[in-house]
Order: sequence, then C-alpha cells, then structure tokens
Amino acid sequence: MAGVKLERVNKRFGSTRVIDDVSMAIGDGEFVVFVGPSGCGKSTLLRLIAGLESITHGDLLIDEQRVNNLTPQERGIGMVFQSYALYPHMSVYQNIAFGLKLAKADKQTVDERVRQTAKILQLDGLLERLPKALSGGQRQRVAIGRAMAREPKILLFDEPLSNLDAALRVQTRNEIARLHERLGSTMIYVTHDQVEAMTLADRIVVLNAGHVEQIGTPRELYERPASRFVAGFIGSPKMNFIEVTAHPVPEQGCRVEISAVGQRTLPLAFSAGSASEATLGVRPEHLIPSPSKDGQGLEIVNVEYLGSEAYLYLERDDGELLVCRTQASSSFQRGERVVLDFDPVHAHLFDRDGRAMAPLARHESITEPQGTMS
Ligand SMILES: Nc1ncnc2c1ncn2[C@@H]1O[C@H](COP(=O)(O)OP(=O)(O)OP(=O)(O)O)[C@@H](O)[C@H]1O
Repeated sequence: MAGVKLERVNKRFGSTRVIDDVSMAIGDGEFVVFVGPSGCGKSTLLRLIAGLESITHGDLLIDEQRVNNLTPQERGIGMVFQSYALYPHMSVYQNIAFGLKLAKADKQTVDERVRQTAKILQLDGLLERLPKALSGGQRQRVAIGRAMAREPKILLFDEPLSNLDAALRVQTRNEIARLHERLGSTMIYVTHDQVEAMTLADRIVVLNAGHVEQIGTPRELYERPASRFVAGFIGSPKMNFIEVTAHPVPEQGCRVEISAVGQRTLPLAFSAGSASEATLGVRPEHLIPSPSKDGQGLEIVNVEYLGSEAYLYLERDDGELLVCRTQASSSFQRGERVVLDFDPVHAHLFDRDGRAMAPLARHESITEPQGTMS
C-alpha cells in the first residue's frame, strides 16, 4: 500500500499540452476516481502514474519517493485496462500467474498467489478454462486478478467496465468496491460513467482540458460544486442553468431576478460589488413544478417515466429545456403548463467566470414574495 503525490505534473505531446500543472495527494488505501469529458486527459494522467508515459515536467512520488524515472514494475503498480488483454492461448491460471513468473517468483509462491487471488475474485472453479470460454465479467475479473497477483502497492483501472453489459457492470462494480475494502490497496480509477465515479470513489477528481477543476468526495462535488463546469458534469440529469442578473444584498446574500418572474434572495456570498450577470443553477430534484392556473408558465414538452421517478422536460422561451425530477406517481402530462418554484437553500450561483458563490455562514432562505419561474 502506498500514497501517491503529483506535484505540478505536466505532459506535452509535441507542442500540445495535455496535462497542465496537476497537483494532488492520494492517501494510502484511498480510492480515487478521475472523471471528465472525452479528451480531458484522464487516461494520460493514469498512464503517467503507471509509468507508461513520461512526465514532461513535475514530480510523481510514491511513498514519498520520486519515481519519475522508474519502470511500471519498479513503481509497484498493477493496471487493468478496458480491453482485458488476456493471453488467449493461456488458461485462467496461466494468465494470473504470468506476471509472477515474469518476476521470477518460485513455483510455490506462484501457486499460492494464483489460488488466493482466484478465491478473492471467485474464479477458483475456472482456473483451467481458456479466456474464450469465459463471460465478459469473468474475463475482466481475470484481468483484475492478473494485476492483483503481484500484490502491487497501487492498482490502476482504465475504464475497466466499459465493455460489459449493464447488469454485469453493476455486478463487477460491486466486486471492485468489495475488493478495495478487502485489500485496502490504493486504487486510481478512470471512468466517464458518473454512477461508477459516485459509487466507488472516496474522492473524485474532475478534470477539464488537462487541469483539475475540483477534487472532493462525491457528496461535496454534488452539493457544493466549485464551478459551473463541475456542477454541469456531476449529476444526471444535469443541473439546470438559468442566466440571471444578481445583486449583492448586504448581510442577506444575493438577490436574483429571473426573467419575467419574481425575485429571490439566495443565501450565497456574491463576489461582485454590484449587480452583475450570473448563472443560477438548480438540480432537477430541487425544481418544484405545480399546475399553472392561468395558462402561463412553461409547457411540458416531454415526460420520461422511469418506474421509480419521472423526468419532466419544460421548454423555455429561448428553446432551452429545463428538467424536473418528480415522483413517478405525479400526474403531469405532456402539453400541460406548469409554474416552477425552488428552495433558495438548494440553489447555486456562478459568476461570469463560472466560479461558484460560497454559501453564507447561515443557510436559511430569506423573505421576498415567493417567486415562480415561467
Ligand atoms: N500519444 C499521443 N500523442 C498525441 N496526442 C495524444 C496522445 N495520447 C493522447 N493524446 C491527446 O491527449 C488528449 C488527452 O487524451 P486522453 O486519452 O488522456 O483523454 P481521456 O480524457 O482519457 O479521453 P477519453 O475519455 O476519450 O478516453 C487528447 O486530446 C488526445 O488526443
């Protein structure tokens, strides 16, 4: 087991900077997940940690030791890829044993480790099979076993579940979570799947164009995103964004005027000294729809019924859609008009640079006639 430290790590491919001054400290035994849009540098960052790419500038430390110039083997790292990359002509046993043999472990150690690894991953009944006689989930477990068997200090995963169908993904995700609990090893995991990130991570690193947008627990990122980018990236369906004019109100927070509606005071410290354009953010579960009494309001253009809940899609004047998450039992219909409300305590506000306003020390929502959006 080992902690990992990145200190101002940069990576260039030619003149293109792909990783931009990334610093972070990953604790011993921590499960950290890298997320971000396609091309943001998640895999590159993982490969830099693994030693499969060289760091252009900056330092990588494992257990407080600089490892920039060490090979993957010398770093004590095991890696699991999206494509399982098993040797097709080798049995499960031989696949798991491969790295150990390469490291010249004696026969008895190899046998003990393979059997122990197979037991943890519930592969003990499959040791003699070839990869082609395994399901996708079983193959991925063999790939994890192969990485685990050498007892690396750190396990890295690059989208390991992408090739599995939905049911197997859930199952294997659970297995990885249990494996982490059992082994207690440091794990770093790349995914573009939100659910994987939220459910597996002790902490999530959100990357954007090669730099770190925010690092935090899943709850911190969901409830207190530091930027509009993180707010829009974490959460499904996405947070709703509405352009507003915001006015700082001394001691009270920040008053927003929502077009063609009323005003609301949000318990957030507004950074600008005077009225300024800003973006209001409200998650779908915090928008409260109610039937319009006078034909005003927004039209429901689609209802998605998901069994346990339903999503209402509402069209704004500018053609943009807002999403409301409601109970499946709600009776809203397509074509109906609704007015919206929200609790200011659950609202987010981002300045023109996309930075989130910090909450005031006290959180209660404040006065004003109840504003509704239409
Ligand atoms: N060997 C390489 N040479 C040049 N550019 C590269 C190389 N490897 C990656 N890149 C570029 O670096 C950027 C980051 O790639 P990377 O694979 O790390 O992104 P990612 O976030 O993992 O994306 P995805 O989710 O699509 O896998 C991309 O713009 C990619 O084109």
